[in-house]
Amino acid sequence: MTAVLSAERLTKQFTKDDSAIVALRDFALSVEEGSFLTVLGRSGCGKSTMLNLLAGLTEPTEGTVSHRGRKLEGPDIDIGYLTQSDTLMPWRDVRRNVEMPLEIRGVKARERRKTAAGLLRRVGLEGFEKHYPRELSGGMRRRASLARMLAGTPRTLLMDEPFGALDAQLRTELQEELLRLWQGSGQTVVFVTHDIEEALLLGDRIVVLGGLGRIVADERIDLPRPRHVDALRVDPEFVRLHTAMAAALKEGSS
Ligand SMILES: Nc1ncnc2c1ncn2[C@@H]1O[C@H](COP(=O)(O)OP(=O)(O)OP(=O)(O)O)[C@@H](O)[C@H]1O
Repeated sequence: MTAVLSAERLTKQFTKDDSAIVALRDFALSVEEGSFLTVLGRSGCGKSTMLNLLAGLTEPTEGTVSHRGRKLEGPDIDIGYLTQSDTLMPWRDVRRNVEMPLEIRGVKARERRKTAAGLLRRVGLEGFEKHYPRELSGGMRRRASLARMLAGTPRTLLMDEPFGALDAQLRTELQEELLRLWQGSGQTVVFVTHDIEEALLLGDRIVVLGGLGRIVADERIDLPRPRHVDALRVDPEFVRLHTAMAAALKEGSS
């Protein structure tokens, strides 16, 4: 296995009103190149803290993160991060937000426009190119952020509950679109979710976090692709994994 992203002995401690809050303790993870890893965990177990560290956005109190064999010292253009909070630039319209990573890479205007138009179509935002973020719904802003992250074609994608706020139909469409874009791309994905079904539908490995980022389950998902929810729900392997992950989540929170 070639690990593209790895965390060793990661601890993150915050200080609030003179008291220490440990969000993650002695966390270790190794993510295989080209794989789709889903991370499941209850609210507050340290998932966003973990992603912030893997993205190089925050510094660990102890331990190291390595990306493509190099110690991560800060944000890296090869790591795309879709955070839970809205990071679209309010003064740029949707198209220019999506074009931003291409601008940073020095891509010519015509090429940028073409790539942005294609991605906006894929996330269902065709016709909204000239809208500003304040003129979009929360779900639309989420999709614009997704298109912007994909525009940069980062080799590693970190996603923090990207589809949580979307309606069920849109969620299914975007899950399928994400898989289409990922398959054959060679990109590595770390996808955080609360939803067991979503984790099993998307990933080829699932990790369940308990309190302080303790790994309580780590399993391969060997379900054939393409996966369809209706067929999966009656698949014995899916049912087994679903039951095991639900038990792991319960164990992790006790
Ligand atoms: N900047 C901060 N300062 C103080 N405490 C923090 C900070 N960021 C996170 N924490 C604490 O660390 C713990 C883990 O938070 P984190 O956001 O990583 O959880 P999470 O699993 O992503 O939760 P959710 O699923 O609700 O987003 C929580 O107890 C939280 O209060």
